[in-house]
Amino acid sequence: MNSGENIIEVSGLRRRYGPRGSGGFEAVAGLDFTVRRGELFALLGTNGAGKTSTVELLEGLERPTGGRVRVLGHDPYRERAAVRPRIGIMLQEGGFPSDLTVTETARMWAGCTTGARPVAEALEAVGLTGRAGVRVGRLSGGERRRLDLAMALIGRPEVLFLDEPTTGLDPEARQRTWQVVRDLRDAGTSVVLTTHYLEEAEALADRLAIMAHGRIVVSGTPAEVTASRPARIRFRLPDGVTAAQLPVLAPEAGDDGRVEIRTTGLQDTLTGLLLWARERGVELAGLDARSASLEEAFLDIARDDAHGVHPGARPGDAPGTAYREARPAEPAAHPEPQNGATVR
Ligand SMILES: Nc1ncnc2c1ncn2[C@@H]1O[C@H](COP(=O)(O)OP(=O)(O)OP(=O)(O)O)[C@@H](O)[C@H]1O
Repeated sequence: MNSGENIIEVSGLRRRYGPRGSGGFEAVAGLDFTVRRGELFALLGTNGAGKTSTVELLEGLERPTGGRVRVLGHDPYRERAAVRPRIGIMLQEGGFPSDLTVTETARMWAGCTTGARPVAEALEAVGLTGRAGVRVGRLSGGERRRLDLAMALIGRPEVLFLDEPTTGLDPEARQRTWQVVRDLRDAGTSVVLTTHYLEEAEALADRLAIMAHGRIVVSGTPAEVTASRPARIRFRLPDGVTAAQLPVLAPEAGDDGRVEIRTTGLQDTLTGLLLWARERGVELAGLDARSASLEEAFLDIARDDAHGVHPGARPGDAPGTAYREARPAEPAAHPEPQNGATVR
């Protein structure tokens, strides 16, 4: 369910640690995004990109040093009393007392919450019914994560913040958590998720943003974000053909004769190659063509970031440009996306 109503609005958001001026450090350096009702928005980025700092601003735990954030129409820092009862927060470490049982913890938490779900329902949702009488200190790491989630959703939040919710979970528990999150989203809860698991973002996110150095580098639906990155075509050069003779820009073949072409116009580049091969009567052995995965898009951005390259568009790049795989000292080649993704 996604009603189109903006539940979170962020513009020019900044968070600086330390003193103003050159001595401080700007962890959030001017963000703009919105999250709609019933939408799951994932914030991705390498360690230190600024995800947690951003989420803390949305949760009202910190005051922005610049820009504006509204959650459910309120300033979450100044109007915390209005916002807090309507949001659920799952931090990286829940920190519940270890000597209380799961049920006691849930009862205590429900007692501080207006309109709380029944404790049994919250525990059932995360698969902890069978562990209800166990002390928190005796839970496994994954079970504690599930308790954290149960406590975040017990107040029937309109907005749920999930900070790496499936870290330490086994595959079955992860799938269960994903289903809980999907069900909440489908019932109209807006979810802001930070995760290092790209398959998690791909499986859950309606829209996502990849951050680097406090800025959003690319945002859009998972499909838009992956389509904003070059696709790859791989094959072995036919005997007697050099890479320079191909109808598209291609790097030198490796020792095994394999070439890899990167292109933002997969269909056109592939069509050109196939027509060329047919006209010449040669086979492109081992031909494999695929769009970038979210992981490749992420790694591409992280690589550019590590080399200090601004990952935005390079003026003059045309759609369909085929890129060489190795791009040593040269600035990164990312053309304007031909889809809804926003690349900055
Ligand atoms: N209280 C603080 N004082 C000074 N610097 C801080 C503080 N909190 C965070 N930082 C710095 O701000 C940057 C962003 O940190 P943040 O925790 O927001 O990143 P993140 O994307 O959530 O990283 P991770 O994926 O590792 O959790 C980091 O360089 C971090 O060292």
